Amino acid sequence: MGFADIFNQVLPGQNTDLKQLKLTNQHLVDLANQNNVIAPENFKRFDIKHGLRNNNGTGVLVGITGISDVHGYQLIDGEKSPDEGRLYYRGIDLYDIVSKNASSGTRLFEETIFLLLFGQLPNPQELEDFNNMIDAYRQLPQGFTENMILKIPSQDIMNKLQRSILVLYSHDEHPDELAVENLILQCIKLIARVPTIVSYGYQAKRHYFDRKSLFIHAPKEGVGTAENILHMIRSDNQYTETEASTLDLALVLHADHGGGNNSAFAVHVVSSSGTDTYSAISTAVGSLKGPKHGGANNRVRDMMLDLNQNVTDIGNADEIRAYLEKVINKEAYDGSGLIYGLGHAVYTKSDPRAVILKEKARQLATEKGKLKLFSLYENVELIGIELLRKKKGPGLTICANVDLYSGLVYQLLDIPEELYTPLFAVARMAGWCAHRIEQVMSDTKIIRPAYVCPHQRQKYTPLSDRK
Ligand SMILES: CC(=O)SCCNC(=O)CCNC(=O)[C@H](O)C(C)(C)COP(=O)(O)OP(=O)(O)OC[C@H]1O[C@@H](n2cnc3c(N)ncnc32)[C@H](O)[C@@H]1OP(=O)(O)O
Ligand SMILES: O=C([O-])CC(=O)C(=O)O
Repeated sequence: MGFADIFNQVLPGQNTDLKQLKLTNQHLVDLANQNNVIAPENFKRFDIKHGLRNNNGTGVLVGITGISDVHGYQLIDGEKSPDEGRLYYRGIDLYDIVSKNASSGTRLFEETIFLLLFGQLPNPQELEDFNNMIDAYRQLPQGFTENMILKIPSQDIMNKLQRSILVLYSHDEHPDELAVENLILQCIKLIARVPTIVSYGYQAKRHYFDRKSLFIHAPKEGVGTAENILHMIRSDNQYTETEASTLDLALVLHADHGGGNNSAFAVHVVSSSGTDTYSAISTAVGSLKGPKHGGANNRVRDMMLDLNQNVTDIGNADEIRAYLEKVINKEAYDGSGLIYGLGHAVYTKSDPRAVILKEKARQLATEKGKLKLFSLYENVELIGIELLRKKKGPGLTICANVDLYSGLVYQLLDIPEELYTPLFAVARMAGWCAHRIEQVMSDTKIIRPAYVCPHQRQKYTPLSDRK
């Protein structure tokens, strides 16, 4: 079989069975295995800061940001010493933001967006003007829902969102203009429209892939992002105050996480080339979708379902331990060896968002008589941490991350699982946009680290001389 035959077999591949694909392309798979795998010892040999981490496990310092600060450990004599996690938005402790907001109703998220974008809390007039501005931009451009969302539906709403953001470039009269007034407008429009795109993307998925009735509810004026999402995703538009305030809280908790997290860093890297806002923000969506980043909230849910099928009683700690041991040994769930929802690149003893979401989940589970489900998650947290410490050594201090309990909170609010990661994106739009504006306004140096090439040089062989 020639290369063209092989290649043609790949092209129509939409429904191609992966094993079959591998068999028919074995030659290419062999070549890829032979020439594309960097031997792990090379990272040590060339003193590579693998994953941009220093030898003591801390992140390599590559930038400055005033937007938020993630505290997960202390440095004592150059060594990483575990500490309780803290997250600060523009210097304000997240614990304070979520506990001292008595008058914000279900629009604390909008207040948080203002804080992240403009560096200070809005006064009442500023907040009212800002809320009005967001309300005015929630509608999608003329024809966008029909042409972009309904005509080309996707099983995956993150994929739909990423493509939609790129298409919004064509609806902008000044897409490449980098003046700050234009960046702000682009960002506010994106922040306002993404909840609508995600909600309609969900409705389209439900209709075209799950064969359910199609509901396209126009956004509601005078209410915030959380209420709008519940209004647009529910067939009957109905939601309770508790549901709206809990979703609002979840959006606040997910709004930003410093400059080094994979998606925000992607925004900094891509923006540093001088490209447009839509390119930079859609890149971040692609990053967040990954299961080691925001996509972990969906993997947690899947893993729990898989666990459920592999134990006789989800309340039995011994069975949970046996299942998680298999997960770590790559013998169960997705074979990655990862217990999703545990571990973090910065946090050690605790992730403040997981602490808050866990309590919220416990409260909702108690109200709804679902404490057994809550206990399953708590057992996965406690037993998973114990097993990972046993495997990696007691030097590893690890905790539940934001993605362990967020999905459970959404499940208890009757929010469908297809929306877990997209809701993370709705919230993180605030942070991405703030990082985009900060990067363009303060740093003109293109980000360009170095890679070493371990291969020996070789001569070009003319085609006629190749076997
Ligand atoms: C919004 C967010 O992005 S939060 C993170 C969401 N992601 C997940 O929940 C996926 C599961 N967790 C993980 O994969 C990791 O903990 C990450 C990607 C979040 C962080 O990874 P790292 O920065 O490499 O963490 P860290 O340096 O503390 O890891 C130490 C070791 O423990 C392993 N480890 C960490 N967490 C886990 C986990 N949940 N399951 C299995 N092994 C783990 C790492 O792979 C690493 O192993 P290695 O030394 O053999 O390479
Ligand atoms: O900071 C990170 O590495 C991951 C992240 O975005 C988060 O935890 O919210």
